[in-house]
Amino acid sequence: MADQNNKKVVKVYDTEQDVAVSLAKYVADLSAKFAKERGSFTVVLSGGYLIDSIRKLTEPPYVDSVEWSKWHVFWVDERVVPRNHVDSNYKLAFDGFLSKVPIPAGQVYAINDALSAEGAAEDYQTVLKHLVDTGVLAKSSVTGFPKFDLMLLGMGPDGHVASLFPGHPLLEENVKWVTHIMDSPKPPPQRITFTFPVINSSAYIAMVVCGPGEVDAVYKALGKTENPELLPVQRVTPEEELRWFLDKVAASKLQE
Ligand SMILES: O=C1O[C@H](COP(=O)(O)O)[C@@H](O)[C@H](O)[C@H]1O
Repeated sequence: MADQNNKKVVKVYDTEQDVAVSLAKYVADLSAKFAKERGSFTVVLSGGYLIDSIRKLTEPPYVDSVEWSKWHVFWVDERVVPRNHVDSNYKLAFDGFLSKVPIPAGQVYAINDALSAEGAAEDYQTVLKHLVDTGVLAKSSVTGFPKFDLMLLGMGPDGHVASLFPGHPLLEENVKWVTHIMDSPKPPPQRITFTFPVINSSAYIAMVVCGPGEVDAVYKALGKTENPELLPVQRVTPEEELRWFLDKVAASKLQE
């Protein structure tokens, strides 16, 4: 399924393994494109099972062929916990991905875990502004917000993306690049998150959803239903392409 008007592509694969194979090729192709065009590739990671979904990048042929030295890695959201805490999105990414590929340590932009939620959000925004000023990170000519090359996002069963939850006032934040939340409905409660203007200024977004947990949310987001209120995931509209990677289980209600 492809929708040229809002640049949305929905791909449904037989198995989660097929999703992982296709996602690895998608990421590797974009890495090659941006490394050639811009000399760097800015990639934003999520928490959740997204990290497991990119496992094929840590295996041949990609582990040897991707230009890892061009990668600059960020997080769309982080929990306000120490980096070695079981709830840390950095730890999840380090254990499952970053420790297995040769990305230069100085190009991995973890959130400062010594600060309060508010301080960490401000600090991360300052880091991003510096990277825009130095040209590592592009700037959207449309919105003026930073333009990441690729965001790899997951979605929760309630349709949340990053730490932007249904009905929460942060959904309307349109000035800050990075903000904080003290009352996340999903624990832990204190987090920092990119705002929608930043998410939607990115060039490409891969939305990866597999398994039974999000069947209803996938149906609400992509099925022929009229929702009185948009799910957070339905507000995701990057500048070039939003590509959904679903397995048959996650897409099961769409195919009824
Ligand atoms: O809390 C979070 O949840 C979302 C979705 O997680 P998943 O386990 O359903 O994939 C995740 O994308 C986000 O980064 C994380 O902090």
